[in-house]
Order: sequence, then structure tokens, then C-alpha cells
Amino acid sequence: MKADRHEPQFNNYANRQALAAALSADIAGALQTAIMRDGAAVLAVSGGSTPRNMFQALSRTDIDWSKVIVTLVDERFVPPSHERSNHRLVATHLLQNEAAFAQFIPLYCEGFSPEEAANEAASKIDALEKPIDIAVLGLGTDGHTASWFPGSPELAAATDPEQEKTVMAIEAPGIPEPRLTLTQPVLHGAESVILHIEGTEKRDVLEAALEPGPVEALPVRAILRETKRPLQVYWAP
Ligand SMILES: O=C(O)[C@H](O)[C@@H](O)[C@H](O)[C@H](O)COP(=O)(O)O
Repeated sequence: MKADRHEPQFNNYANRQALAAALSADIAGALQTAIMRDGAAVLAVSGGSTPRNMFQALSRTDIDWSKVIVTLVDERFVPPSHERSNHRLVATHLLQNEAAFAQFIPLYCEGFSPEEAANEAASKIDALEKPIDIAVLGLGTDGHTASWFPGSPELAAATDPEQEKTVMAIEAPGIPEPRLTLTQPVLHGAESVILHIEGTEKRDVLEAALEPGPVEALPVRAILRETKRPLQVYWAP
């Protein structure tokens, strides 16, 4: 193993259906373990198109969802009625069936500025008094994860291991609306960090990010290099 390479643990599947079934079962098992240990479990999920099938499978798992708190790794600064809302995506595909009994902490807040909404969401997440048990991240082909986008003026602050804020407002060239994103320390502090990627292009981006180089170029590096335990990668072609 290369000394400066931060090896995640790869869980590779023949197809995306098999990945969704396995990842949803593994997340459900880890949530149930946290519930048994702590009386509650915190799950933070990403938006985008990749997690939809996994969300639908996870929504049907038979765990005590009333003891699960779901929140978002990041959010587009739009109301939950908007088609680009991650809140809407999670409400539609995850908080259904058995998982309809989960509690949900949104990041967006109607009538608030992005910064005010970030502070409001941070106060709710900080009040949980336990770290996130499972954070599920996606990956963009530009190397972003969460809303840590290359070229964002707030990228350094959001990926700073010393950042004291849990949630930050962030903008970046080319994205249509402001974002709200969890910061590096709160994801670093998660019991388990999962990267759910599909396709060869994203696998290549991850391999590039595992090589030495600046976080600014491939921001996912900020979590590849700083997790309490090996990042779990779930991948299918
Ligand atoms: O709000 C978002 O879009 C996500 O949180 C973002 O970080 C996502 O995980 C990647 O952009 C991958 O998105 P796809 O799954 O659509 O490729």
C-alpha cells in the first residue's frame, strides 16, 4: 500500500440494483446497532440522482425508524416544494414506508438567508448531542462531495478541519443556487462515512483523488484524508 495513499474499503457490486440492496441493508443494520447502543441513530444523506434506488430500498427496512433522525449532508437553497430540493428527494424516496416514522432535520429554512438557515440547521444538529452515526456521501465528476465545490470561495472554510461551524452556506461558479453544506469536522466526526458512487467515470475521479494533490482540485480529498475509520466505498459500474 502506498504510504501517502488513504485506502478506503471498497464494496464493489455487479450492478446498481445489487448495490442498492446491500447498501440499504448495511445502513439499516448500522442504524439498528446505534439505536440499541444509544437509544437513537443519526443518518445524514446526500442528494443528487445516485441514491434514489438505495433510498427506496432503505425505506422498506424493518428497524425502529421512530428512533432515527435523518438530516442532509447538503441542500440546494430552495424550498422543499422545488424540484431541485434534496429535502423533497428524501421525503419522496426515503421517508416513506417504514422510514416514514423517522424524524427529519432540514437544512433549508423558509424566510431565512442562506447564512441564517445554516446557523439554524447547525443549532438543531448540534443539539443532538451525538455525532452522526452514518453519513452517506456522493461524488461529482468534478471531485466535489457534499457541496464542497472546486472554485467556491467558501471551500477552504467548509473543508477546514478546525471549522467550528457544523453547517455553512456556500456558493460556487456554475451552480444555480446557494448551497447549505455540512462541514468537514462534522463529517469527519461521523461514526461511519460511506461514499456511494456508480459508473466508471466516478471511480476514476475517486482513484485520482486518492493520489496526493490539493483539496482545492478534488475536494472529496478533504474527507478521504480525515476520517476516524476507513471510508466505505460502495461502487457498481
Ligand atoms: O446536492 C447534491 O447534488 C449532492 O449532495 C451532491 O453532493 C451529490 O452527491 C453529487 O453531486 C453527485 O450527484 P449525482 O448522484 O446526481 O451524480
